[in-house]
Amino acid sequence: MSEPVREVPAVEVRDLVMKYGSVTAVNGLNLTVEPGTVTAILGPNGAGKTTTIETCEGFRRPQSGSVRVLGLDPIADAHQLRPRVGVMLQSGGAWSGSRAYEMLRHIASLHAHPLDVDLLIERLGMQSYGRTPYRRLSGGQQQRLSLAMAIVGRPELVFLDEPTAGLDPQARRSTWELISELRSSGVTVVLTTHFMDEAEALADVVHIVDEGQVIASGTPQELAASGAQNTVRFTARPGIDVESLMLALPDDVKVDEVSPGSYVIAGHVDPALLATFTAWCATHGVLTESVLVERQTLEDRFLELTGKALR
Ligand SMILES: Nc1ncnc2c1ncn2[C@@H]1O[C@H](COP(=O)(O)OP(=O)(O)OP(=O)(O)O)[C@@H](O)[C@H]1O
Repeated sequence: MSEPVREVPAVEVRDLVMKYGSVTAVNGLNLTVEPGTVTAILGPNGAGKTTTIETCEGFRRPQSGSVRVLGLDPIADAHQLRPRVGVMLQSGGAWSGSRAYEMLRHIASLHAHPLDVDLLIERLGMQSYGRTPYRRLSGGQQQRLSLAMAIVGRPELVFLDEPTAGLDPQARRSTWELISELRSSGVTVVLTTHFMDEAEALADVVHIVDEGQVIASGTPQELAASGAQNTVRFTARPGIDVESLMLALPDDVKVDEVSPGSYVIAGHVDPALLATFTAWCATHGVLTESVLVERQTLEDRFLELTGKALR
């Protein structure tokens, strides 16, 4: 019997090390991006996200380790990769005197099957500044143009470095929609972001990067669920028998009276646990005044793993 053909990963980074003088920016980083997915690289400032992405884009040569993009070497095979990969840099990327329509038409002309420039400009709400020189655009407008430049060639894979940094909420939302559309049309998207909600809303897979390494990977839900336990906070009369309640609940669940009449149940919280809890209350004549189930978010997990806030 023949082996099933394994699809070439869109991006494969192995043991990447990158230094700037004595600063180690990337410290043995491993990352695989499956084709057709949206992958978010999430990390605090200085974690090594941009350096990693720039190495994948072929702007930096790996000092140690290896990088493959669509199965190719980003530097040696740059010529082959250029028409297949779109790149949105964190800043700039356009000539200061050029205008959005000009830039996009120029890039489109270099590709075999580009997107329709007028439609793209309209889709990104860029009509009002499509003929303004790049240097006179606001930061957010430049950002939109960079995104348009990354995708106008209809790439198989796009790298977006902080695609919504500095955008107003409406522009951010329409960028999200565009990224979802790219994914629906089969484009692989690799983005870096500081925004937890962005990773949660868009990404199939999130890699949390800290100090130059991937320290956790998974779907946003898996990452949130893999961390500290969830809690149920409730209030009731002070001094209820927490030992008895704990005996009724699964072994790994803890119950504390954190202040008189205020209780916390910590553990794996699921509907069965809540049912057992309320049944115990009924049997013991305990009337709860408020019950609040707190689920851990990706943000909680991130803080727990890195000890850092994102900004
Ligand atoms: N050109 C450079 N010269 C010297 N050090 C650099 C250079 N670029 C980045 N660094 C350092 O390398 C480390 C990683 O930087 P990098 O920009 O890759 O991180 P990042 O995760 O993208 O950060 P941010 O979220 O702030 O953009 C940081 O300590 C940074 O100061």
